[in-house]
Amino acid sequence: MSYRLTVLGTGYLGATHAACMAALGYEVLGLDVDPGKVASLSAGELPIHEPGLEEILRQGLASGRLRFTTSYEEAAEFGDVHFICVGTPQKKGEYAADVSYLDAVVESLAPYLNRECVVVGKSTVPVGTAQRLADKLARLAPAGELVELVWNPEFLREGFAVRDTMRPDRIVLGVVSDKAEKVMREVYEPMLAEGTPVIITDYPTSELVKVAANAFLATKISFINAMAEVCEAAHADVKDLSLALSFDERIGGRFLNPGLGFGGGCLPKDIRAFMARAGELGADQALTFLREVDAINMRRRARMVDLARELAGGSFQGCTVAVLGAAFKPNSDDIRDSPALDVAVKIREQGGDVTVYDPVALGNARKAHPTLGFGASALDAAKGAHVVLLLTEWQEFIDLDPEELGGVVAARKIVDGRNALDAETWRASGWHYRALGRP
Ligand SMILES: NC(=O)c1ccc[n+]([C@@H]2O[C@H](COP(=O)([O-])OP(=O)(O)OC[C@H]3O[C@@H](n4cnc5c(N)ncnc54)[C@H](O)[C@@H]3O)[C@@H](O)[C@H]2O)c1
Ligand SMILES: O=c1ccn([C@@H]2O[C@H](COP(=O)(O)OP(=O)(O)O[C@H]3O[C@H](CO)[C@@H](O)[C@H](O)[C@H]3O)[C@@H](O)[C@H]2O)c(=O)[nH]1
Repeated sequence: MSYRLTVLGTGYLGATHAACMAALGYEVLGLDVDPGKVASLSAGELPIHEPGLEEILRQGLASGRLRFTTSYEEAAEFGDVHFICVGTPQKKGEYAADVSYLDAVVESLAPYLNRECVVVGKSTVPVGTAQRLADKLARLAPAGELVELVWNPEFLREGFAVRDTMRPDRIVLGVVSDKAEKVMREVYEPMLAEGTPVIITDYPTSELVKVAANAFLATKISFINAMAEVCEAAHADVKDLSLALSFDERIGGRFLNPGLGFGGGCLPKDIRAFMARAGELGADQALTFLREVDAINMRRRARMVDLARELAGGSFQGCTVAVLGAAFKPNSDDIRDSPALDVAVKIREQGGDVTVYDPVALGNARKAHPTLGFGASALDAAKGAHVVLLLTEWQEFIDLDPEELGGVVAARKIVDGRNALDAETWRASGWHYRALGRP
């Protein structure tokens, strides 16, 4: 059977999911409470930067299979399967996740659900949320038990979102009935046909898989960054150390890149929400190590500021600093909890004259931090700089010519915050090259 799908919340996750599902041949209606977002998506203009997504958005619109709306009534009438993709940000001043957007979706959608359908939660949530929302759905939906909730966490990475959605490495389904499982297996049939592993489990396990995965990834990054701290103290080289570790297949080289650490709209807030939830459940001791993971991560940002100040001669007063990178990682315009911008702001606060450049995140950065300076290109941002900081490893920064950059700066001093450059090449061009965790 071909189901009609809705995607509720069309941000980084939802816009990707909607366009990819339309690309698989489904009729899809995306819904967002932000009318500007709906207008822009309807016009084929992606409000975010995500490689390959705008093309499939446009193909979906042209095929007539993909539309966008702000109307929950229309969504309820249209959909057989409703995917919830709204945000679960960190609460202000707390570690816990704000799940109020999920409640708002259920409260807006449920009163119109008067026939059989499946509601699928994809947002990252504290364990226990799915059962609570299922109870709420049962209370509010006129169709009652004909409406079923499934929990289906999402593991896509920004920058690879289309690929990860079309070819996920696993599909996790928290279900309470065979009927809902059957519907989900049919919806994901194109992926399952390619051999994607599927894990059928209960709500709490499915919710936990997601935060456990992010906790593991964050821990791996902080592990190598803890090694970087020790390398700094011992005059050893964390890049060589990481490479040597990577050949042990039990360890592997992925997520073992030392540097400025993790940011973004997921890893930082997810480990904090996980700790908060474990605390509520009386299992806080189990996750105390995540406090250290978080602390190691934040220390990398402080260390970067210290290293930059050292190169600036001990003070940022009267010092011009070029910051290359604003996005939390390359191939994204997402600046949520961006380590690069965090460092830029701290240096500005300490009196530095900071100019930031990023290939796609400048608009977002300027909006969030109007007091920072912004350049039109890497060379423009570096004009007259006493120190250059590479904080997001965009390919165009890795490809920079040390001679050309050297021609515009006031001093050839660079800190490679992502261990992305070839130290020898830069030193050969007369640059004072420093990197986190390396001599
Ligand atoms: N961004 C990722 O790479 C990613 C990957 C996996 C999981 N997740 C999880 O997915 C969820 C969404 O993340 P995101 O990065 O897409 O967030 P986002 O902020 O980019 O998008 C959320 C969208 O929901 C909309 N919205 C808010 N309230 C709404 C409502 N009541 N009804 C309809 N729409 C509403 C917002 O306007 C926004 O467009 C989070 O729980 C996140 O942890 C994100
Ligand atoms: O070896 C590494 C790998 C990553 N990072 C940093 O870690 C952060 C997160 O990177 P990544 O995980 O690639 O980005 P996200 O798009 O936030 O994806 C994560 O968060 C998503 C939302 O939950 C999950 O779906 C993904 O599986 C999970 O990888 C970025 O700041 C990276 O610069 C490092 O410092 N070193």
